[in-house]
Amino acid sequence: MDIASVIVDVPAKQTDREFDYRIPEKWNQVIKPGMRVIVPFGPRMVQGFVTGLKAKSDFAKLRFIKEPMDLEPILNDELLQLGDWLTNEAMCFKISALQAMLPAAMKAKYEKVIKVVDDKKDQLPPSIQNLFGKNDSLSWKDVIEGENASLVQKEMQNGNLELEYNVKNRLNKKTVRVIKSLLSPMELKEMASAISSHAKKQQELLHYFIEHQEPIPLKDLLELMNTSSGTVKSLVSKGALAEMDQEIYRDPYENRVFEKSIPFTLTAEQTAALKPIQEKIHHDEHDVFLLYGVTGSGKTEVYLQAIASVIEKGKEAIMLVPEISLTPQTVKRFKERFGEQVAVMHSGLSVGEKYDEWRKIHRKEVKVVVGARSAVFAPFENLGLVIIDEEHESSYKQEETPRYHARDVAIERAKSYGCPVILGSATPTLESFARAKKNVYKLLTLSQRMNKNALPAVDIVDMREELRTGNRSMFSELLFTKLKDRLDKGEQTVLMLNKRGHSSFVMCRSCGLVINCPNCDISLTYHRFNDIMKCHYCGFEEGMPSVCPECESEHIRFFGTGTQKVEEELAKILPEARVIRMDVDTTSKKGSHERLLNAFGEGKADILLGTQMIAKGLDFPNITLVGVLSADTMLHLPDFRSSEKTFQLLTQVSGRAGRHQLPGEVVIQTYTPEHYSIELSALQDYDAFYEREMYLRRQSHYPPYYYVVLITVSHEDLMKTVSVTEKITNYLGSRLNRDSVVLGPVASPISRINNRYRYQCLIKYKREPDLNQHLRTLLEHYQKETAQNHLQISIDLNPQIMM
Ligand SMILES: Nc1ncnc2c1ncn2[C@@H]1O[C@H](COP(=O)(O)OP(=O)(O)OP(=O)(O)O)[C@@H](O)[C@H]1O
Ligand SMILES: [Zn+2]
Ligand SMILES: [Zn+2]
Repeated sequence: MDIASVIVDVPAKQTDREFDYRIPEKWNQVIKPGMRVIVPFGPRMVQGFVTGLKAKSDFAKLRFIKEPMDLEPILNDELLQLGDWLTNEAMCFKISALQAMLPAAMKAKYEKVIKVVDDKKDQLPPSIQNLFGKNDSLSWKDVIEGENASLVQKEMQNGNLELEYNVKNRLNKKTVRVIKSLLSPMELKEMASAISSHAKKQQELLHYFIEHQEPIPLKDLLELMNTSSGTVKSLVSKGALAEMDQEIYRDPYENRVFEKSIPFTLTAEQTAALKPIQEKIHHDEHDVFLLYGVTGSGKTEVYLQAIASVIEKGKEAIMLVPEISLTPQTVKRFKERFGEQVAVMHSGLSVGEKYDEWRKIHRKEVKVVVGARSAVFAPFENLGLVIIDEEHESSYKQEETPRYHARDVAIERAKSYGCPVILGSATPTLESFARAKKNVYKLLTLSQRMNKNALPAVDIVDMREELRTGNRSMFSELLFTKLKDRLDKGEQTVLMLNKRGHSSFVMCRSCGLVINCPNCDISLTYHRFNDIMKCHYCGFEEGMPSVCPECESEHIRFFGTGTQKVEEELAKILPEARVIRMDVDTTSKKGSHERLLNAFGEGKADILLGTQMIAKGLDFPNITLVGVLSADTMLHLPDFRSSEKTFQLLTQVSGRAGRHQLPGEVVIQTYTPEHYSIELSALQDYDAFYEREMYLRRQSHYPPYYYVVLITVSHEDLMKTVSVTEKITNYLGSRLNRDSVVLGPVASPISRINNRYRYQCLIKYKREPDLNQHLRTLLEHYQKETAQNHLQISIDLNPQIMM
């Protein structure tokens, strides 16, 4: 078995298969499937994943693996198989699927270097020889930026120098210098009596190690013994002690003490929900549960106790939480229950911290991982449960290659381990709820809030009416009165500004011009903080103009209600209120999210003002009022899920009020109070919403009745974009079933990004067993053009975002 099948890190059609390499003898016993290796590929060195070993190859001449990058497999057999499944499911290259399962720190970095061709050194001009000095390679970057670039180039043409690619392992394990004793206490004693009693410090050190056998960080030792490194060195040279580097973890929660929490006695509803889950855990059986529980009904406690059963069985659990509700408060609840057994993975961690958390899982030092989407790939080998909280969140779908949905990955993994999956939500997706109704998923219901209080009372305010009665402020009379009332009572308010869909744009009041990005068909967003306008799609930015570029009028301003603007207005109408603002601007610094929430939790502010990020997971007893400033901004997005998303968001944010003793109230301001998603969210009537929305979906052939695929074509040339999209539409139209729908070509909702035009084709179908094959054929057909990046074709199976 000295031949390895390797998937190389070259994401392209031609290389999307296994290549055979010979294993050098010295690594014959070392290299195993699931390890990364460095292999020669064409003229360069690339990273690859060993997927299997074999004794024979169909190819006569094989190249050798250069070296292993790992000493033990980083992907277990199950994950390797999952890679095959993912490749197919997300229609991506195998290498992209494998890499998606690993933390960013493990992605290879390639470095171009220049080397002297064997024994050609003498042929090089002296200036170049000097450049090399004692090194046998030069960094390509240094050379092309230096003065000798053309000289080097000439020698490359002469065949005296060559270009090579090195794979750099980016892993930076953090280490600390430690001192340990090499001798037994007996031997140390002997040595102590042998050395001069005048060497007092050395004596003390020896005595320390007679008492303590475990290694101690050098720094701590010097401090403790009040001695110098010289003393330590002399004992090292005598062979009594050794210096070494010990690996340590960067622990983002290192300075935090978590008080142990004990499980609550469950309510009858909670017990009834937990029981069938525990049965599956107990019998090692796969099943999918939909835990449908209103906000504040104690879903998290059910998760915690299910996880406890899994740990008791000696198995492991994955707990997925959407990125924006992966708040310190959430993490705390798991750390308090399971302490050191919990690893946490979310985007707020540095690359190094994420890698360290990943290693804790890989080395089986933890039993539970709490994390955002990618934690579904946690390298556990004895998985006993996967939980997806807020299963309706669209962030569970990755919007770049590989375009996977964490729910599908979770179910796939759970099947191979024979363990249950819990999907939890107060507002499940229509897809999941429909499956639960058909008993594909087992429905578990928590219908009551923990405090037995009614859900908060909701008032809908028609903002058109407000305008008619002369109120031009962004706060309705009702919301203002209630805000003032809470302020007087010393209770807290959450104010949400639903920003998705529109933001502050710059418009000329004289001619109506809206300033757009020069590269994209989308308006620039005004950032008051540094007085600039920014494009959120391509990053373009420019200063705010003082006159209109079109008509030179001075009446050019920004419009829309950004959180900053709301904050200013609050300061005017309620100057005594203390406000904490949470949005991308105030939370971009590491740890700021947590600091703001803590401050609010400690009562340091009366109002928490923010975007979507405050809608979820908050559980503070003193919040008795929730205000939604603009409920409908999402309703008008060109997306068949816009009603569903509006309903979910309004229900979630309303659920923040009155979760403990004090009753809660909600005020929703809207320009379309008659829309069913707003009316029904005010009544907190998920079932009615479900019926209504299902009816519409059936009418318009959308999920869950039909599956949807979105193909987006982009190119710098408009005609080309349209014609390719048209060909694709025709091709599929002629091959798919008659009851499938192929729509297109139409311009994408954002019809140009970064100077590339965008057109789309939408497929709706019920059953198309050969669809993936047709799509692959299409991609192959355009493969030459897409490889050069002139043409981009993205295929999104079950898209969550229709832009
Ligand atoms: N069995 C129980 N006995 C007493 N208190 C409980 C029990 N279960 C949960 N709680 C408490 O009730 C509150 C609400 O529970 P929890 O946060 O788990 O609800 P949830 O359904 O996960 O909420 P949401 O989805 O709205 O975030 C919490 O403060 C929790 O500590
Ligand atoms: Zn103008
Ligand atoms: Zn742009």
